[in-house]
Amino acid sequence: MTTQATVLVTGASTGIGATYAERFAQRGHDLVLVARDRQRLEALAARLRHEHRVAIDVLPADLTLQADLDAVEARLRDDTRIGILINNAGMAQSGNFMQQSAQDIVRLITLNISAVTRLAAAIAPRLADAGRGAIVNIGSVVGLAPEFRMSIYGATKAFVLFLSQGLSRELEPKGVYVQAVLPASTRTEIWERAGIDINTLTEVMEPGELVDAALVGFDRREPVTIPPLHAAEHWDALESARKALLADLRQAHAAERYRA
Ligand SMILES: NC(=O)C1=CN([C@@H]2O[C@H](COP(=O)(O)OP(=O)(O)OC[C@H]3O[C@@H](n4cnc5c(N)ncnc54)[C@H](OP(=O)(O)O)[C@@H]3O)[C@@H](O)[C@H]2O)C=CC1
Ligand SMILES: N[C@@H](C=O)C(=O)O
Repeated sequence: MTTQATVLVTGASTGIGATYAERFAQRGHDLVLVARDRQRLEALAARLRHEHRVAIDVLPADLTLQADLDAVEARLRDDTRIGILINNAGMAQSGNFMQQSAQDIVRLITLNISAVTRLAAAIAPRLADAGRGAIVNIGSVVGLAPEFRMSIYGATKAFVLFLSQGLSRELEPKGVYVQAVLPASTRTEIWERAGIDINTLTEVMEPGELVDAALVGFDRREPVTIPPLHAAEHWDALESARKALLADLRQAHAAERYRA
């Protein structure tokens, strides 16, 4: 039994989530693993229990289904051992906006926005009351890039970034750390699941390197961690420009350029 916080990881059956599970097990944390594929979760749990002697619960759930999401929310709300949420489960899209069916749109938004938000909302009050804990939301650089023409997926990831920055301002004073992690192309199944050939990508990061970098940001309590961004000053400049824009708003009258 560890004295460290238990970590609940969504999307833990493969890819970035499975890597987070391994890294936190290596750090001695007990785990709760959430995804739809029970068999893959059980196999990962068995290996990590054996290798790292930590307690691991498997909680199969389809986060697009109300009853399953309710169950994971309840676990986050009621299990006081859980002090870290890795809000990772997500899916991507292929094709342009007009090629997305209504079902595609609902599934993308339900998993990438509704589930992420509801799980954060489930754990946040308890962490704030305790004055400690962390919520890690996995966004994407695509959320900064309308040029990529993954308009709905990118919009869901822009939402995750904004949500994380807002929660960081609301919860950091209460002792709760909120981190947005923005990967770029990373070698996981998300591409095949979205019907995209990963071999068409020019550069791809391995999930181990991605998560190790994200955990450096986590350990530094960095609010926004962008492992593939080598020139950090670009993010700093973007944030400065955003704040300058806000400071320059004069809401009483329209700008001169808009006056007839
Ligand atoms: N790979 C990349 O290039 C990038 C990924 N990201 C983000 O990283 C996160 C992880 O993605 P990644 O590891 O690459 O993708 P994978 O497709 O490899 O893994 C996705 C994980 O989410 C789970 N999942 C998918 N749908 C559901 C669902 N309906 N309910 C519950 N769990 C579900 C899958 O498990 P199961 O099928 O068992 O349910 C799996 O464990 C996502 O949020 C993604 O947007 C961001 C930028 C780049
Ligand atoms: N998941 C990837 C796109 O499909 C990404 O976010 O880069």
